[in-house]
Amino acid sequence: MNQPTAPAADGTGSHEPPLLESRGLHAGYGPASVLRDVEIKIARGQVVALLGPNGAGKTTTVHTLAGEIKPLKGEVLRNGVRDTSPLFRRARQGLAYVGEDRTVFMTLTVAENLRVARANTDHAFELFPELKRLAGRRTGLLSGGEQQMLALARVLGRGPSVLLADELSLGLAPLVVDRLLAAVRQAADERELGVLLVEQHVEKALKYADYAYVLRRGEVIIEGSGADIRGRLDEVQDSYLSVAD
Ligand SMILES: Nc1ncnc2c1ncn2[C@@H]1O[C@H](COP(=O)(O)OP(=O)(O)OP(=O)(O)O)[C@@H](O)[C@H]1O
Repeated sequence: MNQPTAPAADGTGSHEPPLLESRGLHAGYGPASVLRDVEIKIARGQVVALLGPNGAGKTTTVHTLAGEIKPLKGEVLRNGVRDTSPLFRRARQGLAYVGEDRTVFMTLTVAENLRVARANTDHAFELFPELKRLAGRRTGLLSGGEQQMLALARVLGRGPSVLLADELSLGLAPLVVDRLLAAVRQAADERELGVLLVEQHVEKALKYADYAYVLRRGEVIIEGSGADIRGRLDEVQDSYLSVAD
């Protein structure tokens, strides 16, 4: 569907720089790099899937884009400008992260959880109407899926410009996975959120993504529009096999 640059709002064909981008990125946990020359772009209103087998470097990519890991080589750019700031500063400037760990306070109610996160409750309930009827319920009594919806609602309710979502659907039922991904898609379409989606559910991720990258051993080996990659599923599945070769 979309290339990873946003079309100009005025439709003149000019382009704005991506919200978040890596260029020639090498990064890892010591002197040896896990990532090799990773180039990823996330544009306004775009859902970008980051796929690949275990150990391919997806989380390392997310942490480097978030500012938690410093690049060994290459750079991360926000809105076309090189960014070397740490995560807390990027977070203040609209970068949001959500992972499998479901950051919610179990003893607080749903509404209290949204309030302490300084999330806009109306906006959060717009994306997740099912949470509205649970507003007064203690979070510890919610299902795992509802807790993850709340974790995502806390983050999206703050109106970030970019969301890095690392396996937010891990261990959840297929219907819940669809629900979470649909909400992310809705935020991208209605709020111009740019999203990087690390997902183990390849076909589901491709259903919601505009663009996708497949990482293998720290390198992008396949990329293309969601529709393009959906048509190359065999190739993607092969990349998940024989990683140890
Ligand atoms: N804290 C760390 N210290 C050293 N090596 C690490 C660390 N975290 C990850 N690695 C290594 O970096 C490589 C990439 O890991 P990463 O977690 O980025 O992959 P991934 O694609 O997210 O995998 P998964 O799908 O299993 O979460 C792996 O070889 C992993 O063992």
